[in-house]
Amino acid sequence: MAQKISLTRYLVEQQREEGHIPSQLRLLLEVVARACKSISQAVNKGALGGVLGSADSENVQGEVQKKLDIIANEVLIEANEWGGHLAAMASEEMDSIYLVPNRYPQGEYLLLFDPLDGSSNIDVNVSIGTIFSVLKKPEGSPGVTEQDFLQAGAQQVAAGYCVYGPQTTLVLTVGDGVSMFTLDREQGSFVLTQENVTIPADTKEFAINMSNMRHWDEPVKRYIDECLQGKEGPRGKDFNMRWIASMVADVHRILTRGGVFMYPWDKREPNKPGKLRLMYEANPMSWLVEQAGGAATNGRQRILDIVPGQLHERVSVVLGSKNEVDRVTSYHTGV
Ligand SMILES: O=P(O)(O)OC[C@H]1O[C@](O)(COP(=O)(O)O)[C@@H](O)[C@@H]1O
Ligand SMILES: [Mg+2]
Ligand SMILES: [Mg+2]
Repeated sequence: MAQKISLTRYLVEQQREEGHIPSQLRLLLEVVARACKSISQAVNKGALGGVLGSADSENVQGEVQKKLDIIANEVLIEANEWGGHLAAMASEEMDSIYLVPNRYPQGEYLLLFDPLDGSSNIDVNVSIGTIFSVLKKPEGSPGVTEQDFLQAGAQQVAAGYCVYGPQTTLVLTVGDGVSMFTLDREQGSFVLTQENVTIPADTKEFAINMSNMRHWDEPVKRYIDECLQGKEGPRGKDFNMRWIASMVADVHRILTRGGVFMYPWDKREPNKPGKLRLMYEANPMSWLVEQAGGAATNGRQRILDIVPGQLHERVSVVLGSKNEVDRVTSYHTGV
């Protein structure tokens, strides 16, 4: 039987043999994986662990928090703050950045996360996940400020997510392709189950919340309309549709079998660039998708090139199979 490669061993080899990651980054990723393992355990207990339902609070974006949003946020902070590899953290669930307390050693990385993605699916036992992104603190800056976080996604040094579904799967890139690790509950460790994940350039599957159709912009309407016409339409093939309403699970499907995922700008709140968060959702997912051969734009521009103006910035998202993303983008830009 082929030897199982644990996440720890994989990361050590990335550090030692490939020279891709410094030891502090390796340690950081191991801690994030450990935190995901414990969030996975909480998710698994569900009603038995008292983790379902809403908390009596709202986050900075005015969204009602679920108990698990708060639990996952705390797990990630507590696991990471004392290890010495981080300078600060930022989360979808916190108003501003979280500085590593002075009593702990200070590191050089910045960790950003959506602790629990797909909150509306928690109580109905549908896949949810944790999304994370790692940046380097800019050199020469003394302390840490929010400004230090405002780096384009292209600056990420690691990105990934952990999906809590029928299996718990951690998906990671450090800029050298995408690897997947499945949680072996008996061993208590993540085991490498796929390397060099590749998204096919073409697809017959799209993911979008169709209930928003009447609010979309013309280029999105055109693209979906052409898909819906199927074999008889300009695309000459039938399309399938999926919408899980957990970005993490929708992107996992796309990394597994291809497809295009869209959460476009719409007319309901014209001043908001989109629903999804640039730094906690779009950037890490876009880097993973690009590393797997796919593409990610906001309809006009590569997402990884956007320089954020604020921590909780939102963005329009089109990502997945390259030829479809290029098509949607060309419908917006006219080229
Ligand atoms: O209900 P909608 O508008 O289709 O929203 C689904 C989208 O909202 C999100 O759930 C937002 O994530 P959070 O649960 O972290 O707020 C995305 O994962 C998903 O793509
Ligand atoms: Mg989310
Ligand atoms: Mg969330």
